[in-house]
Amino acid sequence: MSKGNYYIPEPSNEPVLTYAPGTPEREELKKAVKLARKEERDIPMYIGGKEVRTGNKIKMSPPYDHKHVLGHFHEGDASHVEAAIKAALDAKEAWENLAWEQRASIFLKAADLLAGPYRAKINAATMLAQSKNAYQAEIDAACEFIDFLRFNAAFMQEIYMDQPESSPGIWNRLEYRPLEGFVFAITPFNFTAIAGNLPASAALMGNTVVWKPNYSQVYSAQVIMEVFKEAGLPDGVINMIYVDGPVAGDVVFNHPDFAGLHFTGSTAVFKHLWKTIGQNIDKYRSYPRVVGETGGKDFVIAHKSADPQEVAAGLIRGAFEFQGQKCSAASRAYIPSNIWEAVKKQMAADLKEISMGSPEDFSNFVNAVIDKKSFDKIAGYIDRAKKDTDVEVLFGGNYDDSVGYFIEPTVLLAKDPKYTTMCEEIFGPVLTVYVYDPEQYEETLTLVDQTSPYALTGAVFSKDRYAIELATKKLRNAAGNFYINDKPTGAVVGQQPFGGARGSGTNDKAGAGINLLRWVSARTIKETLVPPKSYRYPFLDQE
Ligand SMILES: NC(=O)c1ccc[n+]([C@@H]2O[C@H](COP(=O)([O-])OP(=O)(O)OC[C@H]3O[C@@H](n4cnc5c(N)ncnc54)[C@H](O)[C@@H]3O)[C@@H](O)[C@H]2O)c1
Ligand SMILES: N[C@@H](CCC=O)C(=O)O
Repeated sequence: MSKGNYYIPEPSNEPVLTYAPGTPEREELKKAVKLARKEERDIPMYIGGKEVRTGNKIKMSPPYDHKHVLGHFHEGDASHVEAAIKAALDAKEAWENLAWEQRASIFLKAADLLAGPYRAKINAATMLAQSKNAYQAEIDAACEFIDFLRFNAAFMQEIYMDQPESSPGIWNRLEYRPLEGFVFAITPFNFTAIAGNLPASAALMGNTVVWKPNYSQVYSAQVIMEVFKEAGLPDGVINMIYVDGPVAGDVVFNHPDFAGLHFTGSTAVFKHLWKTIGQNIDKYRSYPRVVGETGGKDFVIAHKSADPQEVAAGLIRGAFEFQGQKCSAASRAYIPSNIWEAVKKQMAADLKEISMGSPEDFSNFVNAVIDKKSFDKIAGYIDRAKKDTDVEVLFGGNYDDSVGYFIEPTVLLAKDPKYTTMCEEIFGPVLTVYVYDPEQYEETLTLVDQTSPYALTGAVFSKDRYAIELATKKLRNAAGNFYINDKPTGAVVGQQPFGGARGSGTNDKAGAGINLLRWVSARTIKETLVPPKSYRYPFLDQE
């Protein structure tokens, strides 16, 4: 059959809907939330296209209303991990031989389903299960996820089009083969888009996948599987299992066909997985691709020339949107003393206005943190700060888990720039501020660079171009995503490829071609058009 050279439609970012009063999207989302709250979902695993129910049911509840039951999911064991691997390997040959435009079309259809008929459903699921307000759900579960799917299809095409030079008489080609074996995707609770993207990006490049979501995200993960199925994803290409991490890891990391890990989550877990893979290296057919985006201790540094209102707005949104549970969240700030009083005053006014509560009430900016374990960990940091003499609780500091896991947006003022909360990832609504001497800007940049093992995101606020240039240079390795006069969160696919280095991960930039390259193994093909018929060099014949 003759074919043309096909081109993926030029992607552009999905517009963010406002959910303002009176808009149709607000009404639709409210209805979807109400409906989801009423029905008790019974969520199976998906292995080889089959729904698998084990009877070992785990309860799902909204973090902001933990007595309410959203439904149950069926937990599996090692046998389900084995079954998921087998299903992925069985589906592999047909999937990797399917024409690339057919694979792309499935994921482009999934994007359109999310943009249209599934938008309210996936946003509602993300609000209920992960406790995001409507805006935070929209930028994640709808827009970022849609963008991942559409942009990745275009990046895949760019990769395939990247071909080598050919001298006269030969034709060189690069074939971007999927990895030999299966890919294991392990995803975090905090972004529905990341959960969907990690298995989908590897599958788009022709791999088959075993996907283990975080238990706190299973509720919205199931909607992702529904969308993929409706989009026509063949059985066995993505197999979703709910199995305890170490149990799943024990089967996967001992399997000879394990070909790649696509991980997002905490640094400690990733390091543990990397070590396990390293120890098992002789068991594998190939060197597995290990991609991990992990924790952060993201900074904001203001220069003495910065506008205090802009700094305060960047800090409030950067630190407290989604309760600080973004890997990119501003969690340590360095403010020069000449603008500190003005920044503090603005933050005090903003924090007074911010309301906290259920995301079902759209007027709440801050909602609950994900679960009891996280609540206790964050409360522990706040309690210690209340006692420690090196730090003062400036704003917030209260918490209450009687109805949901609510923690007030909290600002600590550290006397010691290396106080614990300036160094460790808390993953909650806690920002620590250190006030510095405005004449010590360069020394403070060194402090920023050397304070934490992470290097994910960071921001500088300044009106002085020399100060911006200095920060950009001195903090070159302190953040994989560096922002000038902006908060350090909210990267947009296709605009700010996302990822960090040092303790923050392998920096394989989600939402970029760099990431997709990790899911292929290129084969170089050289074809000589008219092969020589003699071994002799031409000059030998001239003697
Ligand atoms: N850099 C990024 O792009 C990025 C994005 C989102 C989240 N994060 C990070 O993720 C963390 C929050 O997410 P989380 O609480 O879901 O992280 P987590 O590390 O607790 O869990 C991540 C995933 O790993 C699984 N897991 C845990 N132990 C395992 C084991 N021994 N073997 C196999 N799997 C195991 C979990 O079940 C989950 O699916 C934060 O540290 C945050 O900074 C990073
Ligand atoms: N990409 C998101 C963060 C993802 C991590 O949690 C941002 O840029 O805020």
